[in-house]
Amino acid sequence: MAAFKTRDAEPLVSLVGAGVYRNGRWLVRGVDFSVRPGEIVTLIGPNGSGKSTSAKLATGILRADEGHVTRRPGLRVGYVPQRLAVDWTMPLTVRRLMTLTAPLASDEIDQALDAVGIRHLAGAEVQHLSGGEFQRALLARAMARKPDILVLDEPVQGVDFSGEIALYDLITSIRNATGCGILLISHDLHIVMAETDTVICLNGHVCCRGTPAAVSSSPEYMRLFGDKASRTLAVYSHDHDHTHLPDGRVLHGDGSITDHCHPDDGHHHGHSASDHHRHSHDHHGHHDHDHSHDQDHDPGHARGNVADNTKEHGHAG
Ligand SMILES: Nc1ncnc2c1ncn2[C@@H]1O[C@H](COP(=O)(O)OP(=O)(O)OP(=O)(O)O)[C@@H](O)[C@H]1O
Repeated sequence: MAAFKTRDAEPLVSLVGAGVYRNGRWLVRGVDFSVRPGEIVTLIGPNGSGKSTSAKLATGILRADEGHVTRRPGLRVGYVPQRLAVDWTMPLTVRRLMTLTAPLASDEIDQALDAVGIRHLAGAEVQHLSGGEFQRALLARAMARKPDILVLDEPVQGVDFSGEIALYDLITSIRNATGCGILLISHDLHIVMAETDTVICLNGHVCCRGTPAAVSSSPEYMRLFGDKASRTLAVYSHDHDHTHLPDGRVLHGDGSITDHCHPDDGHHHGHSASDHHRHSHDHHGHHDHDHSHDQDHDPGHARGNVADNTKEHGHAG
């Protein structure tokens, strides 16, 4: 994995005391954070706590009514929104989706789809994609513009658990290969990807911040989410050096893609094409909160690697 000296780098984007005021109320206020090249910053917080609003401040979609937002001059932003305003009754191929908002050369489209492992789906109808394939298509669309910062609003929505891991792996590989900064909105209050450098916990303001470990033990986090829910912030932590893409090829930790695993890859046992190897999931403590999500998670997804940490989720199908 590439090493990133994110701390010394100039921020790509910084929010300082930023607030958004609409219809007589502050949607968020006093939001401070920055994202540096190669840094992964994850926003968590309850529904309506201002995660999307803060991300939109960072991208410039929304302007701050107080405070400041600074972006590096010429900053290229890749944004994967939570929702896409698409007329789903109209046929739309993946290739066409890639050029909906801006033109792209055919080889740029192919390259981007290749990088996320869905080149074979270029001619497929978007409506027919699985949740994970759709998120990959959106990721490809954002990456095709070679952004300095990638802003992902709930990138694992509609994706089952193994798909979540695969997507987080892909996001990490993109960061490793390109060195771009990543601002991620987590769909889950209590699980963040292990590679996260900084967690920002929002509740209309910044409730607490720090490494995943620091946030999970902060009194503010516990106060916000209550005793039961806040025993700890679980972390997707898995040590592996390659991921199997949906089309069967293998994405390596250095960003390269091959048709097969390398002989010295981190596994030497039989596996299905969707396996992810040498994952030593390291979810700390219990994770028995009972909040509901509106994502379509597989209720059985917690079995296996992280069984103890994701049980009792109240995913509302
Ligand atoms: N354009 C707008 N005008 C008025 N209110 C808005 C606007 N956009 C968002 N809000 C409100 O601001 C608050 C924060 O919304 P935001 O989408 O940022 O929250 P979130 O943390 O991303 O929520 P979720 O987890 O549900 O996606 C919510 O109460 C929402 O209803």
